Amino acid sequence: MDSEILPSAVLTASKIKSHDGASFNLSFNDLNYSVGKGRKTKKVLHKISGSFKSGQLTAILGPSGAGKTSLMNILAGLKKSGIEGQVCVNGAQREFKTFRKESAYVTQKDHLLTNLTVDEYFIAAAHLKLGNNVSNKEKISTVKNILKTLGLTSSQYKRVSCLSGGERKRLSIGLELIDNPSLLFLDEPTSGLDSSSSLQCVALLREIARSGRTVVATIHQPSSRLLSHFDHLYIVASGSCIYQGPVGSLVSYLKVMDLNCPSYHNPADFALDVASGEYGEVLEKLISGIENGRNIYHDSSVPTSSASPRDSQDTGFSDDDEEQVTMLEGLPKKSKVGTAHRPLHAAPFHMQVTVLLGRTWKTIWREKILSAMRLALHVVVAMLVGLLYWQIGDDAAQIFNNVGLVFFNMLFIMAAAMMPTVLTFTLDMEVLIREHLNQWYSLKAYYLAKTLADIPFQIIFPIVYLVPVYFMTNQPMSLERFGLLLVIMIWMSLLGQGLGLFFGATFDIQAASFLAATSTVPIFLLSGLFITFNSIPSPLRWLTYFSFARYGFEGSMLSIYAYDRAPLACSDSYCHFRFPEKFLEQFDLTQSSYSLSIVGLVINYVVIRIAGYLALRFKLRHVR
Ligand SMILES: Nc1ncnc2c1ncn2[C@@H]1O[C@H](COP(=O)(O)OP(=O)(O)OP(=O)(O)O)[C@@H](O)[C@H]1O
Repeated sequence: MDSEILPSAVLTASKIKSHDGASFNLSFNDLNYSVGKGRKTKKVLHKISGSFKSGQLTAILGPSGAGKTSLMNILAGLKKSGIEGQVCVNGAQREFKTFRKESAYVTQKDHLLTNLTVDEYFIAAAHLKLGNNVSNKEKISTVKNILKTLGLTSSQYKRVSCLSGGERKRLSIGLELIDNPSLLFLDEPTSGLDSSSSLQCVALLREIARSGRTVVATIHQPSSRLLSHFDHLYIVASGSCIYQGPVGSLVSYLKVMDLNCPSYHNPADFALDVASGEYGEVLEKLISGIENGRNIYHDSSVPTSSASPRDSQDTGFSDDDEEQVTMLEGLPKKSKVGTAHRPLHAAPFHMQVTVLLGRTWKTIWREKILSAMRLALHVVVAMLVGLLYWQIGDDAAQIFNNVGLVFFNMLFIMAAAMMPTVLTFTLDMEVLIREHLNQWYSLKAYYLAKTLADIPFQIIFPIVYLVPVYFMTNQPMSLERFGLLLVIMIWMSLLGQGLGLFFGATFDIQAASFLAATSTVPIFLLSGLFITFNSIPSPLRWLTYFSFARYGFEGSMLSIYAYDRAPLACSDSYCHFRFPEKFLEQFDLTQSSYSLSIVGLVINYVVIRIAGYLALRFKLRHVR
């Protein structure tokens, strides 16, 4: 048999066509990877080695749980702990920061903002990923080229929600091509796609590889036609490598190992069956045959598909694909500035915030149903409350009902701001993870943009609610008092949104909704309505300083009843609390100060915002 097993290093060092002079040949030696601690430690990868060349499309194949994703995440630099062994670029130890700047990761699920159009997405990504060093004209031309290359020109004005699965996948890939990464990692790029879209996607990846990039994808049960588009195949079984080499040499290698792939059988399926142990205890033999990835098998009687970047292997694709190849030349060129000296994020901080703010506003504006529902909710509840508490505000006989109203206002405004944020942030979180991992922007810029984008809504909704309620319930007709109460409502709304973001960032959607709804109840218990400050046992009084509801309640009560308000009318024969000052005494509020209430609310807001930021930072680190 005319075949040979080459040490990985030989091929790593071999001459390959570079893209803009910067090719990244990736190799890894004796990689061990363990998860868990102590007795629960599980070894996922066992001294595995391998070599992936630039200019080639590599498939990592293996049964479920074999360690494909773990291996790819380690190679992509997303996992850093529990790893032993070496990952090298062009034969030298990988320099982490440079590597991250040069690589892009396309996640399995296409988490995208569905309300943006394709071109809006690309333009925002171009601003974020190319920064100020590239002119707007160049950015537009880059985007046009990528759109054309990916066959998305006809869909450029479509919203992401209207794209097919294949188009979404191409969009996800295209967005990462904007800053011209040298390495592209894809987690199961064909999952969820039909066979034709899968073929198109893999053909595109191959052409991307041909333009001088290192492209590595994990793949699940590929058809033989799909597999033929890959140049290099790396098969993992139980955390070890059982085959590495050209796709076409797989059958020959298995034959050498006394495993005959039946005629007309998909070699990938056969290899997966072997890897799953369906052909007996052959894994040890296969692992040592390929030296756990140290070697690359090559049957020289089988032509390789990677001989030339333009080789015309029969891919079963139409002439359109040939055009794809040509258009790939239009992909952005590398910046003359060395990668090592480039900042992690191409765009300056203010530009990141501006672009993210614009993008967030667009998506909120287009969430017409959610925005309309939120508006309608405030109007409907305001009308209901106005009718229920009709004209009671100046009646001392109804004064306790009016306090109930003051309390309800706070509760409603806070919950109405919190719950939509809890629910919508789960999707936002996935988008954030994907984009942040690919260094589109810093977390600080994202968080600031997110905070700023919501502020108009946290002002408008309290106004929409409070104006009718205030007049219908006949609160004191003073613009000053109305203003003071409105400011408290706005702060409650901002706090609600901050809490929603904290819970959404920290927990999954079920836990976040449950905890958001229940954990705020004790905070309201300490508001001062259910138990006054002086009645709380002294060792527990400090708890009220952490209750923003206390500051909200105090501020609201002072807005309505303090500052020498005239005695109230009395619709009964006797009203005990005609004098507002006396009523404030009942709630231990005579010594309270409106300004201190605002300070308390602001401090709570800042603490919650910082907690939300830290929770997000922790989560992003945890994802890696
Ligand atoms: N963080 C973790 N904690 C516990 N176990 C883990 C962790 N990460 C990976 N594993 C385990 O390591 C093994 C390999 O996981 P990995 O996701 O890499 O497999 P895979 O080949 O990509 O599987 P699939 O094709 O099903 O996605 C699995 O048994 C998995 O349960």
